[in-house]
Amino acid sequence: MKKVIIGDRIVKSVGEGSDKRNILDGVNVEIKEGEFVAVMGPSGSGKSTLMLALSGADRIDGGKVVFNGRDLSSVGENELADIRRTKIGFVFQQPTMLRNLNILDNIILPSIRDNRKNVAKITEKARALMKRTGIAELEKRDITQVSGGQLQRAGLCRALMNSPAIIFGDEPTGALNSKSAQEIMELLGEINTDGTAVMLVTHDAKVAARADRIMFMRDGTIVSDLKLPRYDGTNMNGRMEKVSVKMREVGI
Ligand SMILES: Nc1ncnc2c1ncn2[C@@H]1O[C@H](COP(=O)(O)OP(=O)(O)OP(=O)(O)O)[C@@H](O)[C@H]1O
Repeated sequence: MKKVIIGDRIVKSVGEGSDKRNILDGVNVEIKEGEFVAVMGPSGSGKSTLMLALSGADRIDGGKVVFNGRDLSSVGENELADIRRTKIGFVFQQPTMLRNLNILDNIILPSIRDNRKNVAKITEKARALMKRTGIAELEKRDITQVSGGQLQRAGLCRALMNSPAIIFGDEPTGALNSKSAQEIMELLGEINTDGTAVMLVTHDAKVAARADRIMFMRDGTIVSDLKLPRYDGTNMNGRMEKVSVKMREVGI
């Protein structure tokens, strides 16, 4: 299967002189088209840093990241920003949205910035996504007038506006109650089934258990990899048990 992202001996360092240290220390990663990958590891092990490196949001200090066949280190700032805007979706624990815009306008804003001519088409797509994620009736609401789960759905709509090849999520369910978290995971699962690769950073075994593969990090390296059968809606308890056993094994 085609690879969406290849990370080859990625090094990211911080600090200067004798304080310099590698927070990513030669990480190798491959994410295939349509794959669902989770990243787990203790706090400070480098999960978010890895996500930022793979998504081209952060420059790396060694190795390379290849996205859809393009080596990101050879890509200029403008093209890199373009790839991030049009090929990659992000969802974070708390979606950053503008307070003076309603939900619909927040969803369409990044796409309109790129393409002012097609506002009608962009709005149509946003409405279709809002319908799909169950927030169609909230388009005129202010971002302070919706629940955390509804706001996260809006964040998901915004991430999907450009039909990205991959969605990166950093604890996307971390601030939600368990029902909303489950609903967001179901939506991410559907999006993945439709062919979008998903990479989630999470501390939650239940979230990770939905993945095809879990990478376990420690001190800036991947120390273990757990493959699970493709999720078909069954045996969640068995999957979670496998994740928990592995977490204990790698000391999380
Ligand atoms: N800009 C920076 N300058 C210095 N140190 C940094 C910087 N960014 C991250 N770090 C350090 O790099 C390490 C990895 O951070 P990172 O946020 O990737 O960890 P994480 O596994 O995502 O943690 P958490 O689970 O707590 O979110 C940590 O020790 C962190 O303090």
